[in-house]
Amino acid sequence: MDQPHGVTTGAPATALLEARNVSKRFVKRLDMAGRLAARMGANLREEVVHAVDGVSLAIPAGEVVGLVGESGCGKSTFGRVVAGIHPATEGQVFYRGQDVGSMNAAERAKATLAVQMIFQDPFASLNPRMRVSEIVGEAPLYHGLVDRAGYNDYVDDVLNRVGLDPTLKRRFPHQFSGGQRQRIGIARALAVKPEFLVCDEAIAALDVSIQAQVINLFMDLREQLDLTYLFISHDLSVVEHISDRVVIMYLGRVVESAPTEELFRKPNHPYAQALLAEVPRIDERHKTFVAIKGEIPSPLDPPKGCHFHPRCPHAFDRCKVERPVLREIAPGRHAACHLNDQPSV
Ligand SMILES: Nc1ncnc2c1ncn2[C@@H]1O[C@H](COP(=O)(O)OP(=O)(O)OP(=O)(O)O)[C@@H](O)[C@H]1O
Repeated sequence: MDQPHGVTTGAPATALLEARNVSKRFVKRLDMAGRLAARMGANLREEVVHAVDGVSLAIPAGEVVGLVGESGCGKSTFGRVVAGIHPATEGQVFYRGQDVGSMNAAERAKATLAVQMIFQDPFASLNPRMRVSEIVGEAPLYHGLVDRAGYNDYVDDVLNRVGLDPTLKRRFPHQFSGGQRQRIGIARALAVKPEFLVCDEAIAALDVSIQAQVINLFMDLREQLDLTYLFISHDLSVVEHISDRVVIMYLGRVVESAPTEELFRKPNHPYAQALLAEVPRIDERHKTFVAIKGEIPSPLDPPKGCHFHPRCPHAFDRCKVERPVLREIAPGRHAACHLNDQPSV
């Protein structure tokens, strides 16, 4: 396994969920025609996508961590690894201090239920042939959280909690609006009594007016059920509004992690500065990323040294060859930038 790429952001000792030096690579295998062509001498090889590269992050119970970065930087992949959907290629995920990889089957089943994921497109993630009552009640019934006798009341309770009328539970997903479908997705996740929700662009597909309602629902549920969140979003105003801490990723790596207020006031990493400085302030309701100079390099062949150096206005020789490790730059703040070692900074 690689050496850790800097300290863990957050407080591992009290973490509900901790990723330790997690990497995820996808191998793009050659199809039949590619394999044949390669055998006949064509210069074709399997390609490796470095989606997540040595991320360490500890999230204590009750915290809301916003995870941001441009498209393709590995946010969803990281979320899927911590939610147990993708296995990590390297590194470990700890749940309540226990390595999920070394848990026995019963412990792992418990940890898997405790960490649930909410997806961007509720329609795609809901089985169109199942009624809402089955979508919500199937998993708790299977896992013994409720018996047949209590099933109906259980489903009604969960639907009430997310603001859906239980009398509609015999309907199918297509009979609901987008916002209602996302509430069904949230109900399905809540039905197995999770402690941790990974929300992956969970409001991005909704109308702006509905987004506010769903964000309020997430925050109410946090209070009522003591939930902890990893909130992946492109929308910086939402992240600023709901997160206690923001983690910024660039090409598979964490470049900065800081309490929200401090980060938005004074971002440290040049990538964070570029991302936040150009946030349009006119429409405060909907800040989103604007293009940063230069192309995002390919995760198939990321640049050496600091991944951001080809786009960084401050890059110097060291940045081209040496990976900056993530280290504490102030209490509770971490950044991975060689500039922080320069005397002038
Ligand atoms: N199953 C997969 N197989 C191959 N490559 C993948 C797979 N899933 C993700 N990737 C690649 O991994 C990289 C990171 O993707 P990921 O979806 O995690 O990024 P993201 O930051 O969530 O982007 P977005 O905001 O667009 O969803 C991308 O280059 C993507 O193409």
